[in-house]
Amino acid sequence: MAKILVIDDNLDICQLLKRFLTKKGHEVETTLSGQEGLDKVKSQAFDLIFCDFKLRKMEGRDVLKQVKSISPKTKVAIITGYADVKIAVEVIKNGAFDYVTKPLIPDELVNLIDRAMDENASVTETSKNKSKPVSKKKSGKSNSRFLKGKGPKSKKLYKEVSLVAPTDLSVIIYGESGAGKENIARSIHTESKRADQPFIAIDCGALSKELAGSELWGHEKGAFTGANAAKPGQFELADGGTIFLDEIVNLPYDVQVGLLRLVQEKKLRRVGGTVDKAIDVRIIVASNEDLRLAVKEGKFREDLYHRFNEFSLTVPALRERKPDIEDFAQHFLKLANEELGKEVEGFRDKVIKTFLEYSWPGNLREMRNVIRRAVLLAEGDEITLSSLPQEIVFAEKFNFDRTEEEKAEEMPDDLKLAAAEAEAKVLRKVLAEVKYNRTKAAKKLGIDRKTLFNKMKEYDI
Ligand SMILES: Nc1ncnc2c1ncn2[C@@H]1O[C@H](COP(=O)(O)OP(=O)(O)OP(=O)(O)O)[C@@H](O)[C@H]1O
Repeated sequence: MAKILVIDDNLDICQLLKRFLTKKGHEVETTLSGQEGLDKVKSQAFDLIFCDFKLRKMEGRDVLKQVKSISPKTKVAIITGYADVKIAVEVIKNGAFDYVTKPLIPDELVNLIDRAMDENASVTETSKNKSKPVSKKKSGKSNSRFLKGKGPKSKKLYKEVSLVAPTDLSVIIYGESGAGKENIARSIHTESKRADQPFIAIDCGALSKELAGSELWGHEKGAFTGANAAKPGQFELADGGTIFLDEIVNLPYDVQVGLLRLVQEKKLRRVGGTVDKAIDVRIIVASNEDLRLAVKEGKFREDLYHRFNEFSLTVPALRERKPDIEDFAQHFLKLANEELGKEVEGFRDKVIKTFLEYSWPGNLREMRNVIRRAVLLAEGDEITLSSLPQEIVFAEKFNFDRTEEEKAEEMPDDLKLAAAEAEAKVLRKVLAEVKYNRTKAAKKLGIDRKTLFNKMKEYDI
């Protein structure tokens, strides 16, 4: 059972979620306002918060930020509209556990809660098992959830991983949000001689300035108000193993000073402590911006940058791994079938073509979510374009990066083909506007339902 808070200024959504989640055995509180939600987080411990991105007085991104500083362990899932994928990517970068798109799908919510609770349990497990080696079997199983890819960029990436893994070098992993940086850090750990020791991942964006020191170095009893007992920090828990610091640029500047000391002297002192403790931890950091620029802009310490920059690698964006896109899609389809107990067999050709053309700003995470959702919505054996989000199907409309010349180059020379593409585009647009209600779409398009049906079949919509 999870303790869940729903923050949404739409009373219907609050009531609906409360009824549904309570029936599923969870303890649920709801509130219409971001501020009231934050007050609740200060007084109660929630496992998970569902928060609408577009609240009237306070945006979901601000609620997220504050929740992360009040209660870093509470997971936040942002509720967005379909076209808000860029926002979804941004909130994930800022520490959201995941996002769900409207209209909300019950199975998707249940699945998200299960994943959040699993993750909470496994974090506690990793910390608790500090003295016990992480079982090899466990690493093997989790690896089957990951695919390496066969394309040249993927091969280069894994070659770099196997080169650096056996060494004790610090590594900077660059890459866009959701590209798989944490997974690469884990691979480096599992291929290293530290594989039997803990791997601890920390999202630096989720650490508040006040709590970061105690979270990382631990504290002694009475170190500050509320420190009722001594507590080891994440570095102590990772002793002998690897620590992964995600979004390192977000680490508060004064915590960077403590980190430099730890890296130089291999010692740490708990907050409020009087003795130093020797620590042996390999550090892997990740960033989706160039750390040299962050140094120039004064956001990141230069000495720390040089310490970490013993080796760096870049996880390519999904759009740069075109030869692997179909394999990743099949892989996520298999995982989604397993998770949701479905038996969707494959994708219509046009779906793969659309995947190849789409820019995937949220990378592998976005693809995993898109396919999970499509599997949930699929009525037949195959995933069709109609179960994909609009921003993917209408990639062109949502693609603000391509120039007019680039778009013109892709225009067909054949007149019939051009007319067909234009027709398909209008059909998709109108269908999306009426949420795929065929009667309404036919009326809007000025054709009868049968013609619409035939055209949808013709264009694989
Ligand atoms: N090699 C892979 N094979 C299959 N799925 C993957 C792989 N790498 C990552 N994923 C999926 O993509 C999701 C995001 O991966 P990960 O957390 O490693 O990305 P990230 O770059 O660290 O993200 P962020 O920038 O948000 O921290 C994972 O939850 C996982 O489901």
